[in-house]
Amino acid sequence: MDQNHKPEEQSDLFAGFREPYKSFATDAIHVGQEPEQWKSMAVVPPISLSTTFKQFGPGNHAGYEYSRSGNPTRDCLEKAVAAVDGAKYCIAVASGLAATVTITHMLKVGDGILCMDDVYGGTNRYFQKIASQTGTEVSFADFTKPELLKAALKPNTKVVDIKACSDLAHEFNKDIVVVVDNTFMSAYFQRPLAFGADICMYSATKYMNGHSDVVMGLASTNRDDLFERLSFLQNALGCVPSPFDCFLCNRGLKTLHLRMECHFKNGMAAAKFLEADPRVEKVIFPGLPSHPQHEVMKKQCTGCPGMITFYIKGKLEHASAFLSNLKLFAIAESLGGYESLAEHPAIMTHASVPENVRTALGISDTLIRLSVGLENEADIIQDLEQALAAAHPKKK
Ligand SMILES: Cc1ncc(COP(=O)(O)O)c(C=O)c1O
Ligand SMILES: N[C@@H](CC[Se]C[C@H](N)C(=O)O)C(=O)O
Repeated sequence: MDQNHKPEEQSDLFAGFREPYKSFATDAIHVGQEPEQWKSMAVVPPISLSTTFKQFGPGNHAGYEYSRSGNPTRDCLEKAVAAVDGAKYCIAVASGLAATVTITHMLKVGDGILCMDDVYGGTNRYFQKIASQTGTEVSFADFTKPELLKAALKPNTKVVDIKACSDLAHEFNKDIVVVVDNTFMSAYFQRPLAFGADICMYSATKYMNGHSDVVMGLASTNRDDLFERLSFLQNALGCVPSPFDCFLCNRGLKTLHLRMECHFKNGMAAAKFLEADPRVEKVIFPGLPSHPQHEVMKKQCTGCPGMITFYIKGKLEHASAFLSNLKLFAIAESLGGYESLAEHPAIMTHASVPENVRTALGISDTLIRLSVGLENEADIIQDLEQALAAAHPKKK
């Protein structure tokens, strides 16, 4: 944590949130990493680049046959992620979207997906432009209001996308597979499987790896039947990550708990600063009491990540001026890395969402998204302050 961070402030920050999951850090650091599994007794899992593995005789092998089907470095990562998700199993795939695609391949023609309306733009694009063209019925609803979810459930609904609705979905039909995209929360702040979800998936490109140097997806489950199908699809579709990326993500996971706590601290400081600023119209940060799901978050999560959206006063030109004048924050897509990033969702990450849907979701010209990183808190605030001043210069 920040050197200037006092323990009392730390406990205030987490007041009312769930307790961290027991032995989270120990599991992230040790599960699946046992040196005894290697002849060399390597403490850090080696990067196993071999694409193929020698067999004692045809079909008689030491657990690996071909690297798409199974890889020792990937195994280490999958075991560690399963442990931090409170899951029995995990599969690693080539990207977050590959995780969505792989999960969607569990469906048959005619099955339905009911998805949270406010999802990542690329998930919306995949469901609307690809999955719905190949025989899957896709609809969207606002799951923050359970009555809207209930009204939208259909007999053919097989996949929904939010944890808070697991009970409702399973009551409607126990065969519905509830999938939570836990990318923004990370395993440290939210364990969807503990709340009844069937699959917890990630774009590991974000917080789980946390260093903005790997594109990867993960999906965890406790259900034997779902794991059997997912691992079949992992091999049969072939969207696998490279061993080198598995090594990096496995390494990133070891500091997830430390990173998330600092993201929360810095995010809260930035959100409070923005909320008090007259040049800002509105701040959306679930760690603040002003957020409509603040109480739900405290009940279900162990903390809040560093993702903030806010509306700057004015028009597109003010949002553009703010973004162009940032010095510490880079204008870039993506999130969850150690470095602070800022972006304009309507022009960047959510450009693929149809304009009328963007308008309905409030993704307007003045909406700005921040991924608050791990830099010093004072430097982050100073950068926001000077960029707001540049966007709204004082009249002389
Ligand atoms: C919430 C969320 N889910 C899924 C994805 C897709 O992940 P990836 O870029 O790793 O394919 C992203 C970002 O791209 C995301 O932000
Ligand atoms: N999930 C990331 C990635 C953003 Se969009 C990437 C690309 N332009 C696309 O359209 O697929 C985020 O920043 O939210």
